Amino acid sequence: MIRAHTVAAVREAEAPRLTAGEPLMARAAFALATRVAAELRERGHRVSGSVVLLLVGGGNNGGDALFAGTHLARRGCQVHAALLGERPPAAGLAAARAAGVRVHEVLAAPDVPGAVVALARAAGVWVDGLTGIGARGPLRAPLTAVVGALAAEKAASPDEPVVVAVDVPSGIGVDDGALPGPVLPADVTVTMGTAKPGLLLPPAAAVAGRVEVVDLGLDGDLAAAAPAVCRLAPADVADLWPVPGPADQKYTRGVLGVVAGSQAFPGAAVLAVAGAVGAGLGMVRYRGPEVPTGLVHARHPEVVAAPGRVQAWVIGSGIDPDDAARTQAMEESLAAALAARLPVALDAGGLSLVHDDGHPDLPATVVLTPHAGELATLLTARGEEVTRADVEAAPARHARLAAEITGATVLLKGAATVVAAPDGPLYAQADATPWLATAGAGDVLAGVLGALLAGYGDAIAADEEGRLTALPARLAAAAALVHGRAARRAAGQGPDGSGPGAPITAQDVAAALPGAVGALLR
Ligand SMILES: NC(=O)C1=CN([C@@H]2O[C@H](COP(=O)(O)OP(=O)(O)OC[C@H]3O[C@@H](n4cnc5c(N)ncnc54)[C@H](O)[C@@H]3O)[C@@H](O)[C@H]2O)[C@@H](O)CC1
Ligand SMILES: Nc1ncnc2c1ncn2[C@@H]1O[C@H](COP(=O)(O)OP(=O)(O)O)[C@@H](O)[C@H]1O
Ligand SMILES: [K+]
Repeated sequence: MIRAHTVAAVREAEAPRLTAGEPLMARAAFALATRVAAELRERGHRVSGSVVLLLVGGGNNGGDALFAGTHLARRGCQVHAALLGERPPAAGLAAARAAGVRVHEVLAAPDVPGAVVALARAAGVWVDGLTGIGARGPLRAPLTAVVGALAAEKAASPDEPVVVAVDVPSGIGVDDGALPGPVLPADVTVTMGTAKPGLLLPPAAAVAGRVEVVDLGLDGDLAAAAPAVCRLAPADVADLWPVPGPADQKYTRGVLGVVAGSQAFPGAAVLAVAGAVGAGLGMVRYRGPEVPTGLVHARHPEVVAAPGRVQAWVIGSGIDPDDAARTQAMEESLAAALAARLPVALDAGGLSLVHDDGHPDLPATVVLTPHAGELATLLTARGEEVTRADVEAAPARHARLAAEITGATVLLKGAATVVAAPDGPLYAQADATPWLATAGAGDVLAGVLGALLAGYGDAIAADEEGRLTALPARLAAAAALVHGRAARRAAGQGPDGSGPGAPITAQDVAAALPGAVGALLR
């Protein structure tokens, strides 16, 4: 699992070590130089003779860059430093000069962005040391124009140069993942001590590239500070996955009640069920009208259409809230779930059940699964005027707000999926592929989540002391990981999303689920 800590937590962890004179910057800079050298080698370049440009701001982030440049110069790189802060870090500058780094006072140039771009065009690596955790708000002039010009250069030739961000890509919202102004998208971010929330949260996570965490020896101090954002890795999901044992039978593995699909949208029923059975569980009980029931049975003859005991529910995929009969079925199932303390995935039309305060204080065992547009509608219905664009600009903040207002856990779908509970860390999963942006993919996710919730349903229902309140958020993040990985598999991409892939349907994603789960457990 990757854990990200806020700027305040990092500062608190660093403070006693800096007072004690621990050479944190030296460690950071050495690791940064090592990473730059590795990037050069991985791209088939010799380290010696390569041209590296350091973009140096006025704080310690620029200091990291300068000391790393010192190491690289000693290893034979031709290192240039563009000084872009009013007061460049003195110790780093002296060390860099002594090691033969060529220093450019570009702020004195008549055309600052032009002067930096001229240096950048000659370099194979750009090291972004403009701002780190000391940044406040969007980048200010002249950095705005410099970064804008460099970003345009990089966009024109994405393979060369390699952009390595120091700690964070300068200009992102370090704690909230916002993109308040221009940034230079990185290929790799070398982050110090621990990941930062903005490296995991959308939209900023998309400009961080691969994130490499440098061990500064802060782990012990940070272990006491709760992470602000987590990202599950496949091994974490394998640990959580309900793997049946010899003593299991279908009822102990978990039975999922599915109230999805309608005469108007019968396909959603098939897809939600396909997600659940593909993820693996004891049994699905389907509750719906004739047309979707027939379709579900045609695809999944094992599904039981009779009422009976369940351990979790999926409610709402493919249901129009104006369909009175289906809305009544949704209400009845939600009420039954709440009375029995069973977990619920509330999807699509099911979200309308919480548009008013008919259920004023949901438990965190109810997981809402909106996309950005649905979350905007939900929040607006609950008195917070927001648009889809507002949600997309700050997904984590809006997911958390919805969790606080409703009491539920909120899984917000998108290119990266964010999960927020009223308390506890956020989760940010980026395991999917843009090929997954296709109709019905969300119904499959609801089914996957339902299967996981059913596996833990009895434990959650029996949890009187509230020891498992953090579990639904973790299970939701796990569902997003498996769903995303199944999509990559279906699209013919590598587990890390490598390769161009190919078009997929929601059914393809469901069909790839057993293989994706199996690969995790291996
Ligand atoms: N504190 C430590 O001991 C360590 C810090 N390290 C590095 O130090 C960094 C933090 O250093 P600092 O606290 O000096 O802060 P930064 O270097 O992140 O930023 C401060 C500088 O950026 C300028 N600045 C702030 N907001 C700006 C904006 N919106 N537009 C333009 N300029 C802006 C400030 O005027 C100042 O010159 C970390 O990100 C990391 O890279 C590492 O060396 C590890 C150890
Ligand atoms: N650009 C993207 N990259 C990766 N995954 C995406 C992207 N866009 C959407 N997704 C994922 O695709 C799924 C779409 O679900 P949803 O919007 O509910 O569609 P539907 O309602 O048609 O089922 C979600 O899991 C979402 O996270
Ligand atoms: K930076």
